[in-house]
Amino acid sequence: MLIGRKKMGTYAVEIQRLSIQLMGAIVQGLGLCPMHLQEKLGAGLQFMALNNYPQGSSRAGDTVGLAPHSDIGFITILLQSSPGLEVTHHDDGGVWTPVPAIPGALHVHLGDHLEVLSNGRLRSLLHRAILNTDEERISIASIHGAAIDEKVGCAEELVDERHPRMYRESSFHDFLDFLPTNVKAYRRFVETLKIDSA
Ligand SMILES: O=C(O)CCC(=O)C(=O)O
Ligand SMILES: [Fe+2]
Repeated sequence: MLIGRKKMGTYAVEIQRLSIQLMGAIVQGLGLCPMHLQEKLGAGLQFMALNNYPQGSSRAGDTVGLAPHSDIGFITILLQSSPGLEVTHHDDGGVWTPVPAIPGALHVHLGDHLEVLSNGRLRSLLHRAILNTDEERISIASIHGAAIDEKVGCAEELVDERHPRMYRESSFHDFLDFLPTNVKAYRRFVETLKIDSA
């Protein structure tokens, strides 16, 4: 499948617009002032991954195309050409749930920096991609976060005596520095930011 450069550009702009709307609603839902993210997201980073997976063999069972991980950033908006994306909840013992591929539907999940910003009220989502045994598969993941060197910490409004600060602040750059150290036993980046895990 060929995606024209112009179409991709339009898609990127529209998805960025959508991410700001969604983040506005999320920030409001957390009881934070909408201005809170205006500066962070307005001048923020949009990172797009265009993933192309080969067709999987039906004899091999579930072949992992992209290993389990959570995304950095606040939210990820993802479009998939066919089924393959799977998610797991933190407390269900590693059971993977497939995300249906509904034509034209966008899948949205939360990233590590939203978990930090919300001081743990929201959790980032562990997900992976399985090879589709019927066809080659394409997904476009658009990750929306703060600028590369901008430190993201817990929102002050969400820190009090009953809710002590749970995470150290970090930037996207810090995440990139962490990546090469996270090869053998995978940990969500956000786990390494927990103040009591230092
Ligand atoms: O291919 C998928 O469905 C997942 C892609 C993904 O998780 C990513 O690019 O971060
Ligand atoms: Fe991802």
